[in-house]
Amino acid sequence: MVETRLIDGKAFAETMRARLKDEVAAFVAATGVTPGLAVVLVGEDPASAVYVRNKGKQTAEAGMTSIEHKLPADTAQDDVLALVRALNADPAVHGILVQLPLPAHIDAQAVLATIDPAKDVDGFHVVNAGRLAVGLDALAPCTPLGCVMLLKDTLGSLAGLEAVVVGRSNIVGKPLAQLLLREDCTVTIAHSRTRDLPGVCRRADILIGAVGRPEMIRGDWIKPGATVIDVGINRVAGADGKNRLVGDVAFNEAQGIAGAITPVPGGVGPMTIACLLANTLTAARRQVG
Ligand SMILES: Nc1nc2c(c(=O)[nH]1)N[C@@H](CN(C=O)c1ccc(C(=O)N[C@@H](CCC(=O)O)C(=O)O)cc1)CN2
Ligand SMILES: [Mg+2]
Repeated sequence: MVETRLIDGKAFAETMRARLKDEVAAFVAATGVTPGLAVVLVGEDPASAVYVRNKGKQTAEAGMTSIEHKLPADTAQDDVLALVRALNADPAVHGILVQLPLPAHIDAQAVLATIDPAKDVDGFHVVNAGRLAVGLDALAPCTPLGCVMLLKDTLGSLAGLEAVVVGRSNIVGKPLAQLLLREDCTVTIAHSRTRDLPGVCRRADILIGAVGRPEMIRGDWIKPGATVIDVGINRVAGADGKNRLVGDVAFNEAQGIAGAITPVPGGVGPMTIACLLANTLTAARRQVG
């Protein structure tokens, strides 16, 4: 039985946002330019609306300009593309983010491909994905960046550690694997078709759940002492009939086995927006510098 340490992403993100606020103030004083982040929301997905509201609020709190574009769910793809092109051309906008998921009639890849890679603060454009993969400076996706920051804060150097990422999405699994490679981890990406998934997970010094399946990763899949990062945010009905949030890892079962674990909520989630603010300042520095 090991004592499982809780990784407090909420507190880490708060500290990071306070530091960013000072860095933004110094940038504004030095350049006379206020970094601007434009967020595009298409449709009325309630969770997306909350994330967009929080992004706007935290952008303003950090001393940057928040520009929100809320479009109806039936907006034509061409109109979304036209808005993105206008934001690309707007010198007051240093970062552009299109909230995902988009309504089904819109080709998300076409929209992401239209964002100027220099303003792509989500790091989803193929130019940024490619730059990350070949080891060039890139705007990297926010959730994976947040995971690596929490890991380095918990473990120090990650070099030589065996990392297993469960999930192969473009927004978390694949870029996270690239970032962990940069830290000299030995990286495995596992997924729904992986043979003996529990056995693969048991090899991990660092185990990351990013599949979007509530509590799929069980306690006995975790190597004793491993550091567990739970990216899942799943809404499930509780015994009282109310919805509650759970991760991709069976949190209670991990107690006494994992060396450290992120909770859901309060783990990786808050890091996503803190890293978005950091990417926006980075993008502004590159455009203004
Ligand atoms: N364009 C993007 N779309 C989406 C991204 C993204 O990074 N870029 N990620 C997710 C949603 N997301 C930000 O957009 C996000 C998700 C969760 C949180 C967060 O703070 N979660 C809290 C719980 C909040 C809740 O009650 O739902 C936590 O984990 O503590 C922030 C941002 C998909 N779309
Ligand atoms: Mg689609």
